[in-house]
Amino acid sequence: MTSEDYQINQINEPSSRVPVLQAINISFSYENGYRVFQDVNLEAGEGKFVAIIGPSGIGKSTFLRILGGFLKPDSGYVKLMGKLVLKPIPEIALIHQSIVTFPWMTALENVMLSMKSKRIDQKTAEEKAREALARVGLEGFEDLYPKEMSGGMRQRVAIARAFAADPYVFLMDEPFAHLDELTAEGLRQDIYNILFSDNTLKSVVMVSHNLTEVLELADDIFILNGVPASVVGIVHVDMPRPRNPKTDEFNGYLDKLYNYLTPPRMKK
Ligand SMILES: Nc1ncnc2c1ncn2[C@@H]1O[C@H](COP(=O)(O)OP(=O)(O)OP(=O)(O)O)[C@@H](O)[C@H]1O
Repeated sequence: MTSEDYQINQINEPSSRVPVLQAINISFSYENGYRVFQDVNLEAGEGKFVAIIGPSGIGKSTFLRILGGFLKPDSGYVKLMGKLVLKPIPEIALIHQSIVTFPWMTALENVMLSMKSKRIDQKTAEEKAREALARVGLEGFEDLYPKEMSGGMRQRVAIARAFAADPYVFLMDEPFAHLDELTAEGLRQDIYNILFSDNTLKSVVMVSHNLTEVLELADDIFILNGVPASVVGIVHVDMPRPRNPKTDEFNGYLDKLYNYLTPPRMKK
């Protein structure tokens, strides 16, 4: 581990600032007894794009669901700005791997859906939805139905829908996985600016198996490995954006991530 990495145990040390999202000593087993995590710690600071990587099946999606309050850990807890997260809350938005838009609704109606449970009048809801669509680059496309949109546009609608609920944190599970490579590249180039274009969104946690994508986007990368999984490394990425994957520096980071991932580590 080099000076660019955090020491894993530093995450438990007292800090004067409260992190936006924090997972503390999370252990979790599925009902069938399969123990997925042992004492996992993760921290997402203000303005930070955090990525979680790890071998296939290690528990990345499961961890994101724990962070969002959708699954309850056996021990440990999740905190949003110092407060316990005990169930799904509007302040934490989960964007799924598969792009979820309702085919019978326009882009605008799909986004307005996220405000249905809030007591917002129709006019304000529509204004907010239009703003959210503009933020993701879909101004002028409000009346299109999903079948009239590309996969990339549909994913932008899903992101706009999450924005319209005014969350503090986005949890994104492989957000580019179901897009063709060109579309994924376009969205990848835009996403950082879309997410942090104003300071309403405080942190992003993304799960991905694509190490290049992770290095293009993330400030901090948490590497899960082992059975049960724990955090085997935290890499802080100190490269200006936009990042060029064709540089030696970028490749140096890639090598570092590969070293943490291979071979998958087994715990006794
Ligand atoms: N409902 C469930 N009951 C029991 N085991 C489960 C359940 N859901 C997932 N698992 C198991 O838990 C482990 C972690 O799954 P998870 O989907 O979180 O991994 P992942 O790292 O996101 O995988 P991938 O990279 O392939 O998407 C896997 O071994 C999976 O088979």
